[in-house]
Amino acid sequence: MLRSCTAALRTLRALRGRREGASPAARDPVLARRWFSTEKVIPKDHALPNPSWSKDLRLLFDQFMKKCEDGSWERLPSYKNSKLVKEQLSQAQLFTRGYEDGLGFEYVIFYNDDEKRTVCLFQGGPYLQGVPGFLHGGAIATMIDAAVGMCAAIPGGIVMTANLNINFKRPIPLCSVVVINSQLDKIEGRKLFLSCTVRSADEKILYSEATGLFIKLDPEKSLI
Ligand SMILES: CCCCCCCC/C=C\CCCCCCCC(=O)SCCNC(=O)CCNC(=O)[C@H](O)C(C)(C)COP(=O)(O)OP(=O)(O)OC[C@H]1O[C@@H](n2cnc3c(N)ncnc32)[C@H](O)[C@@H]1OP(=O)(O)O
Repeated sequence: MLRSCTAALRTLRALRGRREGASPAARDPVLARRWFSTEKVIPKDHALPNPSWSKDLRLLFDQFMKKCEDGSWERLPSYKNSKLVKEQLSQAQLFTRGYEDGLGFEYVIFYNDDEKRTVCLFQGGPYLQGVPGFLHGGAIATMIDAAVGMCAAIPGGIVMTANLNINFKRPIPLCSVVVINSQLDKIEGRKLFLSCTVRSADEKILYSEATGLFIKLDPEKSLI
């Protein structure tokens, strides 16, 4: 845990150092190639291990990758930009993927279609602090929303959160690994009812419980 926090803070210091001086593209040859080249850029899948991942997160990731071998579970890839956004919004980024590796939300979601449930492995970094040493409740809510939302979006298509009810039972230590188990309980027309638990990696501590209502968007209705 301490090591992953240290790695994240090292990234932070490196970024601070780079902030002064030349433009981002001038400082970063990879970025420059993307900006000035016409070649197709393959987006980075963020739901894969990076050096900021702790041993606990890697261990759980490997366990779930094993479960994927017989096809019962599938790892869901995750990108910063949604393919759904229009060209003029291409700078828009998914909230949970807007941080450098290790500083914010590090997570991967696995989906089991037979059981209509997801498991999200989540490590919250130093930028998500609330009470010193612990995750901010809003960051926990964000991660629950994203994990439960994904569990709704796979069967439901384009959904939005209408209601999210969370009981925060124990504080989550910063940079620790938690497991968010979400399941689809019921579908009524356009309404999808889901529930989830947030537990420690060893499953001994129940940190939070939540229920959510997601609504499948009506193509006939405007959002605004
Ligand atoms: C974002 C675009 C989607 C991209 C998807 C990409 C693919 C997947 C990728 C990634 C997966 C997920 C990762 C992201 C997860 C994060 C999701 C968010 O953060 S969403 C932002 C926060 N939420 C809002 O801002 C909603 C604001 N609310 C609304 O816009 C509307 O209220 C909406 C769309 C939710 C429903 O509006 P209506 O007009 O379509 O539907 P009506 O007729 O009002 O309700 C339908 C039924 O639901 C009940 N209902 C609606 N809201 C309710 C509520 N709060 N409590 C109880 N029932 C409610 C109603 O009573 C009605 O029930 P009866 O059919 O009559 O039985």
